[in-house]
Amino acid sequence: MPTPPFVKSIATVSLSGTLPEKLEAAAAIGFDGVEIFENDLLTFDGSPADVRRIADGLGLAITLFQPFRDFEAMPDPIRARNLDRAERKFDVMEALGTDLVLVCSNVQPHAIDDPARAAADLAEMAERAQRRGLRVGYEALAWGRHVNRWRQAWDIVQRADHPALGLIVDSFHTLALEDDFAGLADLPGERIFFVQLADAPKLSMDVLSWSRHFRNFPGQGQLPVTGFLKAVLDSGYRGPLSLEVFNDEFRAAPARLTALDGLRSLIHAEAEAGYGPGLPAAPQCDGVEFLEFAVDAATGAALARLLGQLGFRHAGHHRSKAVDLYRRGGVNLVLNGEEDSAASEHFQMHGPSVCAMAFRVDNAQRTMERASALKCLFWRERVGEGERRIPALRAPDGTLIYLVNDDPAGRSIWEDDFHLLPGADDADSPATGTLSGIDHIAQALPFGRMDGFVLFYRTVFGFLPDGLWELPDPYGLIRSRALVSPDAAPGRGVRLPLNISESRRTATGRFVGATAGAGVHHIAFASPDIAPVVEGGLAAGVPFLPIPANYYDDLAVKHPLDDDALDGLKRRELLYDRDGAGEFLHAYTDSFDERFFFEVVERRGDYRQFGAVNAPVRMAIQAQLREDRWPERYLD
Ligand SMILES: O=C(O)c1ccc(O)c(O)c1
Ligand SMILES: [Mg+2]
Repeated sequence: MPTPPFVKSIATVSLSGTLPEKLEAAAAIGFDGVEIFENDLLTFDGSPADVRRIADGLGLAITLFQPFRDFEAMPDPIRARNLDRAERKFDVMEALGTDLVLVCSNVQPHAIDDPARAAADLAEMAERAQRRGLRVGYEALAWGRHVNRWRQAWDIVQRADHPALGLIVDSFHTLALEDDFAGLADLPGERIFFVQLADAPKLSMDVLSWSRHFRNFPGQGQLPVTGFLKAVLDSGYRGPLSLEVFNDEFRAAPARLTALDGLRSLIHAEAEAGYGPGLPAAPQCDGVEFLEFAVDAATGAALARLLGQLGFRHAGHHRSKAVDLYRRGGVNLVLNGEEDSAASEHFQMHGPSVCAMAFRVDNAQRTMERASALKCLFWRERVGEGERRIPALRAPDGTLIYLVNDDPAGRSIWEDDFHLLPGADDADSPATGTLSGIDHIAQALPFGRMDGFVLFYRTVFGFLPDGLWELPDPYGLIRSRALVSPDAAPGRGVRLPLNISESRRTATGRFVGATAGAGVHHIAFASPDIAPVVEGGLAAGVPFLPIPANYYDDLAVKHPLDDDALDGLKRRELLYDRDGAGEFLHAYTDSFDERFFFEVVERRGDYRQFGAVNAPVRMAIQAQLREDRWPERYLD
């Protein structure tokens, strides 16, 4: 049901920095309000009234003050003390200018297991709050001593039967216990005083540690937050939606980056739940139309040479810029050496590297509108007369993503903008093999940025995250997670494996260091028949990685391959994987200028993965080649 947008709020605990920095970041990104987490106030060198003034100046509401701990159902001398403690916090709330306090369920071992006592205590607190124009919300912590599910908290709220006492629900506590959330829809919405949202990856550990360190924003984890939110909103609740995320990486990340991810997540969650103003539909992504490399004259010539060895033809010059098109089969690669452009800026920052990707989408305009509603940044390149303006947005690392309307009948972007060279399209034959398209584009991300990239591709493009892989590099661990367009098939769709590493010495860590940030570190071409493609490449001098004999000995044991098949793999330096649905054959090149490298892959049957089992072999060989190469690089 379309509704006005909900008030969007974030708990200060979700952001890094001092309290003023947190408030400033939340406001700058566009949140309407913040939950003040008590610790942030206790460590702030100013009064609650100062906080109020800062928030006012930034146009932020203070939606809630929290948490008030271990209050209800305590034995006697403590009960009275707790009510005094509540009065002191009411003073703070008045100065902060917020009318709602969150009481989380008691975790103390000596709390009394009696819902009637809990209800009586909360009713007394609510009565005192009401005298001061304030309200109390009660939240079940998943690790509460006696109350850990929302139904128990709701039962207590009902027993207390006080208008200034309501329920607070938090998706994490409910979903972490795999508790029923559908029943939330049957509550009277006005009795829910506040809604907190958080997602999390599925991990097997105690729920308290899980909650305090690994929560993330809706859409970044694996919990059914959308279903939870829909149930809550179906109750008629119309108060704020607030993100409450305890996460070690968020505590260290720049607050504005985290806040932007948070707001994007909340806008998307609201729309996915079927509320708020809604979002234009996500695009259907048919594939990658082109990849663009930022180069200068020397690296451009070297890259063109390597592409030639890989069977690419020089297929066109740009009409007005120092930009060239290289093509093989269904793969278009653009080398951009134009000065004073987005590409040259990228080259200055990152060296020779992929500066843009172009996705074929069913509707570029609608996709741009969706991206805009999700707070993406855009880019407008200079265009010459008669040239086409291709809409472009910026990925979180600044890489451009062009959106090309998938219009087989229409005039192609290449005809509009390029002088195409004759005969460039028909070089491939069955004997040479061909490339059908770009199978996947792997990116290396700075540590701590995985969740932000997952959210970007998931919300803007509707890509689906695969499971998490942990890959051992000789110098540390790499974590990898792929985002895949929903209808990807061999030669079609978009696949984006994302890699991070804590170590600076792994392939991923070195890449992030060498290129000053995130970026594409390998590009895989799909081929319907990899054997002739690799043979042609080897004959032309492509530096395919030499695969150790031990690898093939092990392969013979793991998979039912006959001698011929095994020999065919060995001769062509091919790696191999199979799962229930199909097979995967692939070969990697050594890296170009110590930066990115290419891969050729053949998918047989319905194989959906990326040969992750072979990635450690690749990383070990690349590490070894680097060792072997250093004298020639430095002692010439
Ligand atoms: O981890 C906690 O203690 C804590 C405190 C307040 C909350 O709202 C919550 O969800 C967790
Ligand atoms: Mg909470």
